[in-house]
Amino acid sequence: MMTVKDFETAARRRLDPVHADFIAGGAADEITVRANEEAFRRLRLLPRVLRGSAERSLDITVLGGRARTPVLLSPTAFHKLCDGEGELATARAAAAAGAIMIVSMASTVAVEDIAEAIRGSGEDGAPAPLWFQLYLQPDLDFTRTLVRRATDAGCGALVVTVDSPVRGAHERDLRNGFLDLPDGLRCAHMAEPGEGGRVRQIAMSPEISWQHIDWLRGITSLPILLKGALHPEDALLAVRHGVDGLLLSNHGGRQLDTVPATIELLPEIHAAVAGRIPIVLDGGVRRGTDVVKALALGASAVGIGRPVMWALAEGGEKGVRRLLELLRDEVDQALALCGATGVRDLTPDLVRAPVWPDTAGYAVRPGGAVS
Ligand SMILES: Cc1cc2nc3c(=O)[nH]c(=O)nc-3n(C[C@H](O)[C@H](O)[C@H](O)COP(=O)(O)O)c2cc1C
Ligand SMILES: CC(C)CC(=O)C(=O)O
Repeated sequence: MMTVKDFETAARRRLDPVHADFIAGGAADEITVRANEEAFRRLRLLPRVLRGSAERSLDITVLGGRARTPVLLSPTAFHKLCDGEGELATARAAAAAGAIMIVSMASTVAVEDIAEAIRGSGEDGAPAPLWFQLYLQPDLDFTRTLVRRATDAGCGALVVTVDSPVRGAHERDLRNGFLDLPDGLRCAHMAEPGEGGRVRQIAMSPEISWQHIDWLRGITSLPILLKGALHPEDALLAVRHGVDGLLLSNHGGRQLDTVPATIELLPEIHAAVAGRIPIVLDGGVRRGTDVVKALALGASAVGIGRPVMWALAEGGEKGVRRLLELLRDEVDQALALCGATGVRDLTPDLVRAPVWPDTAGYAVRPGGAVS
């Protein structure tokens, strides 16, 4: 396994085709799924020379959480579709790499068990943090219980997904009849206590509003990241509502189709929040050069979704370890070739964007977004 693409190909061979489609698929025509990767490919890096160093630091600190790599694991549901150990295998691999893992609310292993699996496993006795992703549920008592569980398990932040007032149109799943988890698998956080207890559906609720964010702000002292706000006005509102960070994400193209690629939005969102809160970006990150482009344009870290599922399907914990290692190597090499001593040296002038709408030519002005 030399590249993320290798994992994608290998996973397709191993997975039930219905599950492979669930992972790879997006909403409707999957225009945004493709746009995420294409937008990274369109950007060009313009390196500096004669100012690098023998060792480069990939360490980051974001929202008080320290990590040994700027690549974190975005929340993805149902890891047991890919590997019998599910999220336990993923978490062990993330901890070994010093990568932040965001546990999905739709995880097939409970956050307490995930936290237990990596306790004391980091090099310095402390693995990189776990964060917990939340779909705010109209049943606020239930939501409060989930927040308490994540907090008690030691999660370092809450990632609130706000791009899902209703579910995206996953047409591959509809055609395949993939509407439920296979027998024996369940969303661990949605199950009532006790064997054979009721398992709730995750409610996608159009009535969730900024008032719910205020409510959440009032019941937790954990940092809150908003995942899925794309409009600069919403980024500003997030700051005003006391949100601590943004996960700039279009859900990997799985919610509203035809929204822009996240990397295209980054400069605008970065300008809007003006350094007041950190921005993590996900969507289409497949190469170390993608990571470097996002960091140069203002992200504090980047997330990967599908690649983790593919690596888990290909080789379980070992597969995810290898994935994180190869991305680390690619980032390190790109840093060296950009003349950077670490991620802190990455600045917008290292990125060139195509001149819109003439995508054949490349601007010689620094750092601009596609405008
Ligand atoms: C199979 C799958 C399951 C996902 N599950 C969740 C989830 O439970 N919660 C959530 O906020 N986002 C979820 N996402 C979106 C990811 O967090 C992330 O935004 C997206 O996958 C990033 O794009 P990438 O797959 O191109 O890296 C899921 C994505 C995939 C592919
Ligand atoms: C269980 C789903 C809501 C997980 C999800 O967010 C997704 O499949 O994109």
